[in-house]
Amino acid sequence: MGDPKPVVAFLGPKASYTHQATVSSFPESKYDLQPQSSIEDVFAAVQSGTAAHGVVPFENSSNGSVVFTLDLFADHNGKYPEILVEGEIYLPVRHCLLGHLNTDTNARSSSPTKRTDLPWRRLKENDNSNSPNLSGTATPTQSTPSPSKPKTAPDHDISHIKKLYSHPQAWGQCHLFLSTYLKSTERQDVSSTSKAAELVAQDPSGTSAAISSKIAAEMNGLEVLAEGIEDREGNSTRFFILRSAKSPSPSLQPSHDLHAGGAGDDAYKTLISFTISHTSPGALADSLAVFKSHNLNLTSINTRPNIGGQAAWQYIFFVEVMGRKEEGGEGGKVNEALRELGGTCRGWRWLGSWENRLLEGKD
Ligand SMILES: O=C(O)C(=O)C[C@]1(C(=O)O)C=C[C@@H](O)C=C1
Repeated sequence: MGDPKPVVAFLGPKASYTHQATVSSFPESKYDLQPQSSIEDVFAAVQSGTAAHGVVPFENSSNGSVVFTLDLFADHNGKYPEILVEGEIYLPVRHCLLGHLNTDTNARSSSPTKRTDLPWRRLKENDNSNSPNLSGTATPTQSTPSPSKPKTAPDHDISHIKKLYSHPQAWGQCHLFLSTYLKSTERQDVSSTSKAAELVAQDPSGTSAAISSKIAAEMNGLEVLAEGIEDREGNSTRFFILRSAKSPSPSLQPSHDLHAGGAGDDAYKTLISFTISHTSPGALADSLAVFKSHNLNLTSINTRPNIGGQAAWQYIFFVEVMGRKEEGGEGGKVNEALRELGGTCRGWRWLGSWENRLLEGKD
């Protein structure tokens, strides 16, 4: 018998988008993929060493940061001191409305309801402006005279849907569809989109629906009531691969030819968190200026309430810069910037350096 496969913890259950991202980087032939019930459980598994790697969602192209993940990186209670980012995965996210077909004989003409039988489909197909002309359609108001339209309509009757389940990130990605077709329907947050599909599959009333993936529909025996319900084409989510600081660091050799002339500063990314004195004018500007003075390209900044701090209304800042911290602490622009940051901020933490996956395919 060979060595046991390294464990990879991910936000489950199976068929979550995090699972799909995990499979794309950790083939099941080589890794033992273990679903967790929350993002925090993934952090805990990597911190305790029960998993060699963890995969968590970090941000979505249209709906922004996953605040649960940022709060765990903020580590307010000092539970995850060893967690580092060792990689990133970009995954296209195409949401579906999953549920059961409407079995109410008064509400449908034949079983299953055909796409062309639906009144809003007929309207949509005859209407060159692609405008769903239903009550509940994103209604013009004084502040929003031209509300945008969803890019798709339901493929089946959904008048029986009384309750929706999904991960909080998904609501914001499907705002136009939901405000048009399911405007007043009750919503319940759950830990992942695949959990939502599981709950809908178990609902004997048949009147609930989940925003989840097509794979989750197949896995849970659900009907795809509408497909591609995200607001924007190209909707995608970035996931982080986690490791423990106690585990050997990856070689950080680019796995693909990043540049014809060798790897430049944009070949790697680094995540850093820091806190500042909220009473010193310029403390934040001075901290950010450190990156500029070392010619480091700062690509994103996030803040979360510093609930572990001394007072309310104080923040922890997260920045991403292009470049990597060199092992051993000496040399390198990121190492120098971190040393200098110590003089402008209250405290900082290096949260990892990894290969920039956005460059793939741009060689
Ligand atoms: O719920 C899932 O399936 C997840 O993997 C989580 C998550 C997220 O938190 O962003 C991942 C991708 C989508 O953006 C929606 C939800």
